[in-house]
Amino acid sequence: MESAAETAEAEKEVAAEKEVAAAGGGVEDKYGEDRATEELPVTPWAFSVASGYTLLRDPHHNKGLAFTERERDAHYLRGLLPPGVVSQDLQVKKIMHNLRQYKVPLQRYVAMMDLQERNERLFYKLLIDNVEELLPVVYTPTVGEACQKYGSIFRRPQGLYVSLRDKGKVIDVLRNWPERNIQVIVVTDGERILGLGDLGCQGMGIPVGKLSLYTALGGVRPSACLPITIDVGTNNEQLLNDEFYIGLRQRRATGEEYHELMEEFMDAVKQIYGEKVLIQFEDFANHNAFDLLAKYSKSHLVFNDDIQGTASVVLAGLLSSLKVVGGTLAEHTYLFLGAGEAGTGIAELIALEISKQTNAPIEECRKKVFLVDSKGLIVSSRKNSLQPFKTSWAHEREPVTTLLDAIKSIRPTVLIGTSGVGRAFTKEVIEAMASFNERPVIFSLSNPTSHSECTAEEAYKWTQGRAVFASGSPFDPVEYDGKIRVPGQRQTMLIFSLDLALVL
Ligand SMILES: NC(=O)C1=CN([C@@H]2O[C@H](COP(=O)(O)OP(=O)(O)OC[C@H]3O[C@@H](n4cnc5c(N)ncnc54)[C@H](OP(=O)(O)O)[C@@H]3O)[C@@H](O)[C@H]2O)C=CC1
Ligand SMILES: CC(=O)C(=O)O
Ligand SMILES: [Mg+2]
Repeated sequence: MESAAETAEAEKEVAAEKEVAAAGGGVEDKYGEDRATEELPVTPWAFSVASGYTLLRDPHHNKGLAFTERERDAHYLRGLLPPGVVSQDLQVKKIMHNLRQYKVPLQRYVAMMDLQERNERLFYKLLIDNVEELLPVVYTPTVGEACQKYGSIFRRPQGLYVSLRDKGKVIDVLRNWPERNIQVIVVTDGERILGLGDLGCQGMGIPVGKLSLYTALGGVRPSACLPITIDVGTNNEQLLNDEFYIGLRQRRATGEEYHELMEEFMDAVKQIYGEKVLIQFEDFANHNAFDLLAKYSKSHLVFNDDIQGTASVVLAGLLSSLKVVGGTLAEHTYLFLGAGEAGTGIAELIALEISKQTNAPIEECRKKVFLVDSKGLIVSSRKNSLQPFKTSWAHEREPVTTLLDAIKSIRPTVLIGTSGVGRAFTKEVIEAMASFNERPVIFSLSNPTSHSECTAEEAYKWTQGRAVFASGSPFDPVEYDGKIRVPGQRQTMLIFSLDLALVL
């Protein structure tokens, strides 16, 4: 029997350990995911409870050196760890120190992925505590390079791969995923990865990265998130000839073959995870993206981040910009370079909002918005050859082939880049915007950084510091004329976190 003094001593130890765990815990265990590491009775013979050696290799429950003395006893960890107990805060400090030693961004990415596969709690604590520094590592721009080199850096598989080979048994593939209580799926077919084009199966970095933002910024528990890549082949010759390529080595399936696989996948998702699972389409090429969204919004809870997420975040950015440049949404004129998912998605939401604010018919409101694609300004004389999602933007105007000429003829107050074409906002383009706007609004949204239509520095320098600038990938603050200007980042991740503040 324990004496009263021993009992009091044991209680003190439990309280102290709870304090250490709380202080170093960071991420609140709202969903009871941490239960394997709490003082619940552990049955070492039970198959489903990770303990001992297995627990240290279970990323969902592993805490590494942060396991307390009591946890080490309770979970058969004695001897499997060096004796030192290190708080989670100290673990974060050490890893940040190590990450900062890497000069190559991709090395940081690989180190972050290793951590996610080793100690998920620490990964999210690190990400949440150092969000500004680490977002460019787990997401754009570094994730773009990671996808390009995914075959070479691939260590442990992340997410779920559904390929053409699985036709007829997609449901069995989904059943192989260990979690059942899924709330969000981010799915890509890898055909338009950021502005980098077709990266086939290697696009997996995108759903994995986006879902880590769902958790870090939106608070969705990691086990409720499922990243999926649909592999229907790739038309990227370089990948097809790359010995390290990890996907199907064939050209992309199209038409019926493609849609049959998508249909089977969408049915299987609903069957296994129910009606309420959110399916986020990400980085599909526009010839599939609009159709998939239209088709499945009737039967599933779907969201296309590139069309809808971008539109919401950019509209929020524009509303914030108005506080600086003045006027209402309806009093501005908008010109886009790029008339795909992002461009037409944003354009439509601007028109809808103007219509809501002014009670004018949407067709009238669309006349405030102009789009340039790879063939020039979208005008009515091109109507017969336009893709369906562009036709409502075909205004009665003379054809114009270059962006500069479109700017001169339309005199927009807002210029938005959604073309995926790096440095398309040349000095002449930005100077033209600055020649008739006191505060030109310039959003250069294409990702990754190398595909941004201009840099923050260029936008400020070529407008003598007058531009109201935001980008898709982050840029460092710029000093111009003795003043520090902090560019905004218009990223759809802000939609997940519902943090729509524009930093000006
Ligand atoms: N910041 C953010 O949150 C987001 C950023 N993006 C970025 O936006 C970019 C575009 O994405 P998305 O809209 O989905 O892609 P799409 O492929 O759907 O659209 C690209 C558009 O750019 C046009 N384009 C291509 N080259 C040129 C050129 N040389 N001159 C003029 N127009 C050109 C295309 O013209 P055509 O139609 O004639 O082929 C097309 O209209 C990507 O870089 C992506 O990373 C996307 C979503 C969110
Ligand atoms: C941010 C994003 O979704 C994209 O660039 O595709
Ligand atoms: Mg995207």
